[in-house]
Amino acid sequence: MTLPPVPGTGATGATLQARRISAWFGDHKVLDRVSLTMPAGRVTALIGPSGCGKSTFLRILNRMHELVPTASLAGEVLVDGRDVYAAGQRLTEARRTIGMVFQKPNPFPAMSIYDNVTSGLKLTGTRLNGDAKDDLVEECLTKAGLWREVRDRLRQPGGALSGGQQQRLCIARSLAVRPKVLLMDEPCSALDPTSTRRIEETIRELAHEVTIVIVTHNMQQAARVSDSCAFFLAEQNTPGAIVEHGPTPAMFSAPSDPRTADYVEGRFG
Ligand SMILES: Nc1ncnc2c1ncn2[C@@H]1O[C@H](COP(=O)(O)OP(=O)(O)OP(=O)(O)O)[C@@H](O)[C@H]1O
Repeated sequence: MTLPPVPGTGATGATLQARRISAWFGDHKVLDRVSLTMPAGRVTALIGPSGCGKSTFLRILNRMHELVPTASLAGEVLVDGRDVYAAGQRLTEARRTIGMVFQKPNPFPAMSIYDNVTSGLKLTGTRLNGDAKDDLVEECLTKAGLWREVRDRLRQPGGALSGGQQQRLCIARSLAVRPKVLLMDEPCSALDPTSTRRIEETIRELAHEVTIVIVTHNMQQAARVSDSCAFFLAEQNTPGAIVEHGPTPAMFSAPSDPRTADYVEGRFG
């Protein structure tokens, strides 16, 4: 499926392609030949019942799966055509290009808001002088929708913010290393409805410049924030696979597979 470019936005970000991804923990196969294209400058939602492999798939996209000692995988992940698992591709480069925001906000609690935002720069070997750093902090906090709330207390600890603010701080921290793709694993599940709305607005705003892939159990959220959806299912102890994917409105109003209809209408999962 090829979506047209987002009109008038100068959308950037990279196209992410997963090709025939299979995954195992030990000898337990949890994903079977999953292929999915996540178009540049768009939001793709991964939906499906618990345990069907959505988080595993997401973690494979930026090479976090390999952190689990028993984990293995097959297949390819291409960012604008380049395989992040190719020999010679550096792990740090994959993680810089493909950032991740987790379910539970995880800022460095004792570190200042300012230093939280710039904390990834060292890892990427980026050196900035004071003014450039200040500009970057303002830019990233603005994009994450947090600047106005924290501009007067940048030296206070990140841990002093509310949960929703901490999550937006984590988004700002991810943006500071200029990723092309941002992966989000249930980023609102620990947040109240107001903070959830705020993060959803941020996701829509960011989609103009980074490609976003979000795992969510909240069907209303998938409908609100995503351009396209992929429905994962692991039936009767078989590995997870994609049943159907396509533009979000069609997935919700006229899915082609009855299992998708049952899931999005809340009949199981
Ligand atoms: N670290 C691990 N070690 C062993 N098995 C794992 C590990 N992480 C996940 N699994 C297994 O892999 C399968 C897929 O899990 P995964 O977390 O990817 O599913 P999910 O769809 O994201 O679930 P949820 O929606 O509940 O987060 C499950 O059977 C799970 O038990």
